[in-house]
Amino acid sequence: MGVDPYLAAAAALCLLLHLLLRGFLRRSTSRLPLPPGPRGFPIIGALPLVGAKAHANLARLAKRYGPIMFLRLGSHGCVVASNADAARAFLKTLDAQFANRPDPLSAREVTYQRQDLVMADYNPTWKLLRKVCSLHMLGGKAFAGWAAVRRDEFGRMIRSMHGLATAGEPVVLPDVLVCALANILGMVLVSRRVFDTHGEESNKFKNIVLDMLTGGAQFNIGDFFPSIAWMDLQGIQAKMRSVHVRFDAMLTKLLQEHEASKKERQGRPDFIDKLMENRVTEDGQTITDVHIKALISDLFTAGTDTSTIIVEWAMAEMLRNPGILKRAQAEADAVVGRDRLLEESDLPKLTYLHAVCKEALRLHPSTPLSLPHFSYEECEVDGYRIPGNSRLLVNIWAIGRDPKVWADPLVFDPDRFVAGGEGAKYDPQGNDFEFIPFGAGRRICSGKLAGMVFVQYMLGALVHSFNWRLPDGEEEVDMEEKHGLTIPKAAPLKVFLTPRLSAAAYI
Ligand code: HEM
Repeated sequence: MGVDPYLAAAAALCLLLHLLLRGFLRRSTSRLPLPPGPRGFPIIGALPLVGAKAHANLARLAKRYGPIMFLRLGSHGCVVASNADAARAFLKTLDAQFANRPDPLSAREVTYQRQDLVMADYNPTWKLLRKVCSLHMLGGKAFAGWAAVRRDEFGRMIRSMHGLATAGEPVVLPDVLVCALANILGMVLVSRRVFDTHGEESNKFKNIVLDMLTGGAQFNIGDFFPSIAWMDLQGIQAKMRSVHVRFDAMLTKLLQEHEASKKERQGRPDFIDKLMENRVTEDGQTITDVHIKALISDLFTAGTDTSTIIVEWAMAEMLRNPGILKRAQAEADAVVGRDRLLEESDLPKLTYLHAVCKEALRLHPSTPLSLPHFSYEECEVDGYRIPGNSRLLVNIWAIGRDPKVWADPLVFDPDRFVAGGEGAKYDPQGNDFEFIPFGAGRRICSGKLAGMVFVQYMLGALVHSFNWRLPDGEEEVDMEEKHGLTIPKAAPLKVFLTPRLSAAAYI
């Protein structure tokens, strides 16, 4: 059959127009200037200006160069958004274009060559994993299905803290929180409490997850200078490789045991059972063993540290401001009484607690620079040219401290989120760019619903169940941040507790 000459001519014309238009658009953006930013140094660029305290240093630079800044970090171009309008421009207007992630060498192995959800590019694998997570675990309906696991594990946490309180021993808050959260995730993912059963196996698991959390948060020179990455100057890549090998072996064993114990869970499938049963999706994609391992690894790392950090900071702030603690306790007493533990179903009535949690998310967001985004294509933002292959950092920390939005931004004041306060109209779910602790756009945190409930439930149960005091001799709470991808307190919060409920409530 011959080709219709008119059709061929029309197709050729379309192609020509397309090429001309593309060339024109490219030329028109290439004439635009780059956003302002520090020139930096030869080869290393602005890396020394950014340093370890990156969120704070970038916020300082933004005061000089503006809310959209461009920096060269080693051999990478990086654009930084530091206020609500800039965040909106990238995460709303150019959301799809910047929905990719960079490919840092140090993360390749632990993410199974980016076949995971957190570090995957915006591609069919990412869509698939995001969808199954929402359907079987993190979406509203699925999340409601594991309320009993949360109740059981947070109850255990309070009882174990009660044991320490009555023995007069201190509690290292982030340790107990991470344990409870990891066990909840273990139960939901593979029907196993993975952290504090004191067995050798559990300790191994705990150490590996903690190594992943600390290793993943480190600054790796090789990620900024791919040509010398092979030297692995700080040994971070080797460390992450070793963590990966240990974690992978453990996951392989965990999944084998999970398969062998399938019959015991009949009628009560966990997340992994559901993925195994639905490996081939409607559009013909397949969920592989590697996807499953990568997802488990993602969920343990993204789902434990983040909520823990918020609760730890909220508690630290309340120890400095006893009036806020007392008000949250009085609210909990009025709603719950003193004869039982606080439950998840109480949360909608605890409006002041909700305001305290939002204030902690504003002032101490767990991932101050969110996770890095990436665009392969060149584009235009606000009259500036953003070159192709640029990273995007959104300074959530600076946005939460913008004095144009927040009155006395450095003061911890939950009342700003109570009716009449300047924050009352802002919701953290990604629509209000003045307050985006979970990010925004297509890459917004998949666990934002879970994160919000974890934070409110843990903090509510803690303030309701105990009175809090610092160890003798410590007058002030140390508010120093530890720097990395996440910002926990530099000195983990260590406290002494006194029970405040009737004895029966702790049984
Ligand atoms: C208060 C707690 C939490 C905070 C503040 C938080 C914050 C964030 C932020 C800022 C991002 C990056 C968004 C972006 O790239 O623009 C993110 C991503 C993510 N978070 Fe969370 N998170 C929390 C809890 C959780 C929980 C409980 C889970 C799961 C159990 C979770 C799973 C994830 C995943 C899978 C991603 C990657 C999403 C993607 O790349 O598409 N997070 N989170």
